[in-house]
Amino acid sequence: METQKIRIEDGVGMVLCHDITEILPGEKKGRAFQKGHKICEGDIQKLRSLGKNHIFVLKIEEDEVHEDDAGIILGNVLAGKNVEITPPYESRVNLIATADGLLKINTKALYELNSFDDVVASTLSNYSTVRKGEMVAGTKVVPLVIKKEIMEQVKEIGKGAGAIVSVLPFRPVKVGLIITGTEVFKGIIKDAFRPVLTEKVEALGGQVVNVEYTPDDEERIKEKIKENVRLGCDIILVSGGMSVDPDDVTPKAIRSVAEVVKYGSPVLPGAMFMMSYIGDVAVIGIPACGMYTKVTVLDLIYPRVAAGEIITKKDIISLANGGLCRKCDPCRFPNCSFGRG
Ligand SMILES: Nc1nc2c(c(=O)[nH]1)N[C@H]1C(S)=C(S)[C@@H](COP(=O)(O)OP(=O)(O)OC[C@H]3O[C@@H](n4cnc5c(N)ncnc54)[C@H](O)[C@@H]3O)O[C@H]1N2
Ligand code: MOO
Repeated sequence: METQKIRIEDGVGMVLCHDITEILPGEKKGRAFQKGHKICEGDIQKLRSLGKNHIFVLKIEEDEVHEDDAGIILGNVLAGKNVEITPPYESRVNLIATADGLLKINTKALYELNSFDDVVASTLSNYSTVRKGEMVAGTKVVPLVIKKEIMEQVKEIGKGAGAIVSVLPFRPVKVGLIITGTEVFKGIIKDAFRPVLTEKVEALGGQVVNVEYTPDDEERIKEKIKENVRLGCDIILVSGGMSVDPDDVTPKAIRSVAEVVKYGSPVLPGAMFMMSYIGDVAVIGIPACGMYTKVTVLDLIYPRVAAGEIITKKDIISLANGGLCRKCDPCRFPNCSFGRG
């Protein structure tokens, strides 16, 4: 990169290394050309009208890339499914979701890109729920020009990683609810779980197709889980009876028919949560906090299941960092640190 003073007519294709100000007395004083601007044929007349005969430019060498071109390369490397890029401004390119869904970040590749001194790529938290039109990531380079070789390495990382920033649309899942609790079953208390769970399912485009009530009876809970599988449910949510009282038989019932990924989650609230599968049907045991607390571990895991992710034990363990709810009043989730480790 070399700085030169040149005549403006020789400047086409070169990069301004200072702002050029336009002053119209009584009307405006502002920037007509910005530092970093690549001069095109059409700019020459305007520069003349501003009284410029010479300008300082950066000559882009053969082995260098202009910041805006580098921004576009970065944007394309980062953008995966359901993500589009904006035009560059001062090399900054934004990634915009083109669908509602779950933001999926290849964090390993993201950190690799950021390990180049002159490269910046930043995203919303992995597994955030995002809306169509929302900015999910931004990227830029630090200098006005950057070595081609670095951008080649950036492209290589992209090739190896596949998608780095993607949005997985929520599936139109069929959900079965099993509300356990003898006191609820007998009508001694009114069910408060069904409306809460139905709202969470419908908010992400799913549908509650079956609701069953059972007493705290292992055998009956087990039968209802199997029935929901037969009905073709993608997800079965089983509420209540998840703790340590003698009547809390839900974990045993789930364990008798499903493959348990993890009982107990490092999320507060949500400690007594259970994640399990019968084939590819997710069977999720939800402790009573899922009903009386605005957000719990369910709000971190359910969107991922709805987007088609298979939850592993490692996924649950990883929730520990950020798994503690601050219990703000009013609740600010998802605009807080809960689940954003
Ligand atoms: N000794 C211990 N006790 C508790 C522990 C513990 O570790 N040691 N953990 C606590 C945590 S954390 C949670 S969360 C709850 C888990 O509760 P359960 O899932 O076992 O819930 P239940 O015992 O069935 O019910 C608790 C409470 O909520 C009412 N309930 C349940 N379902 C409904 C419904 N569908 N509609 C309305 N109300 C419902 C139920 O009647 C009870 O009053 O355990 C802590 N205890
Ligand atoms: O599971 Mo309780 O599951 O932390 O409030």
